Amino acid sequence: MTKKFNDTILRAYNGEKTSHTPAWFMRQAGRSQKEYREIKKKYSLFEITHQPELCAYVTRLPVEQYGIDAAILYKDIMTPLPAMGVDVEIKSGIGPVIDNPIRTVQDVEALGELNPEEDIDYVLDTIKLLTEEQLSVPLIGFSGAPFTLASYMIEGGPSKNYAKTKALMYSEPKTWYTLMNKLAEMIIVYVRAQIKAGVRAIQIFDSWVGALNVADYRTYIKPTMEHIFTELRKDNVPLIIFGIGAKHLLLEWNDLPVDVIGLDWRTNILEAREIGVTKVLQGNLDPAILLADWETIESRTKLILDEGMADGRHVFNLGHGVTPDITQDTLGKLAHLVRTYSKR
Ligand SMILES: Cc1c2[nH]c(c1CCC(=O)O)Cc1[nH]c(c(CCC(=O)O)c1C)Cc1[nH]c(c(CCC(=O)O)c1C)Cc1[nH]c(c(C)c1CCC(=O)O)C2
Repeated sequence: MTKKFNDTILRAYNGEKTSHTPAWFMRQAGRSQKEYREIKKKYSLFEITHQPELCAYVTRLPVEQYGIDAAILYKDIMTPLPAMGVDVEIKSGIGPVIDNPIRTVQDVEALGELNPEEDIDYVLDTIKLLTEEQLSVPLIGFSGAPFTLASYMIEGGPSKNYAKTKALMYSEPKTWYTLMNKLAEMIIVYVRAQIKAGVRAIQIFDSWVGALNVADYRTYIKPTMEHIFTELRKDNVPLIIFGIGAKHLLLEWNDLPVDVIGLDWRTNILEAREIGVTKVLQGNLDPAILLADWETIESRTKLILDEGMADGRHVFNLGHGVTPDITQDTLGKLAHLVRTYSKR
């Protein structure tokens, strides 16, 4: 490694004071980058992730281009599912599509286990390449959470209302809990393997769990999340939870043994504090603002940084992923603004 290792984000995740507000952007590696679009002309997402050198390049690129404080491993929340027997394909502009969705208790029982060293050795090789040789910032690993993964596995693809998922949950609770437990065990093994290979923080994406009300979250989801995070806590890396439209669940998340809560753009930082959230916060510029004029981007970003600095425990991010129409120029300027404006 040539450059000095920048561990600012790890210190911020641990609640320590830092010399600037560290930043990364969800979906920073992807179609907003012209280099990535070129690679995508030849290879699918799964084909890229199966080639550690190429996958490491895609992961590294936004860090080098924008000067941000963390890399997030390029892969998808669907990556571990084929090993469990799920036939998943990622269709451009649609998202994950699954040919054999779960319909019955037998389908749940037939799900296999993940053996990381065999099934996703290419992911572990990419992590080692990045963390042992290439990166001078921490690499963030991740997994989808049980509800969000189950929603794809049951619906067979993206969904607006999660009707089939909820139907299974409400009408066949035993099957539901079997599915949650199987996914929880997979996630624990999967995340541990990523940590062992070298990632320094973990984000658990429960993107769609905001579709549940608080009572159902407590009944059908929270015990599984408690189990996952209690186990992962033993591995001593910062744990982040994130979801969309989940303001009503923030206090439930705050109860979990996590270090950081990721906010989408609907809830601002001081509001989250007023509700009673005590964890380090990550977020939360609406990615759509990055399509507006620079003055708007600048003023909205400063507002978020001011709130974060007033509170003291904040990592800058977007409120959801970078969309393909956001330019690399804008992301570079945003990273520079965050770093210079938050310098203390
Ligand atoms: C729900 C979810 C998925 N995947 C993910 C989530 C949770 C985060 C969220 O709420 O968005 C997580 C994810 N997916 C991807 C990453 C890589 C790391 C990063 O840069 O953030 C991460 C962290 C790569 C990807 N995953 C996907 C792409 C686009 C693939 C392409 O380039 O065509 C990337 C870069 C595909 C994907 N995969 C998924 C969707 C909804 C899509 C988008 C479909 C589309 O817009 O084409 C499922």
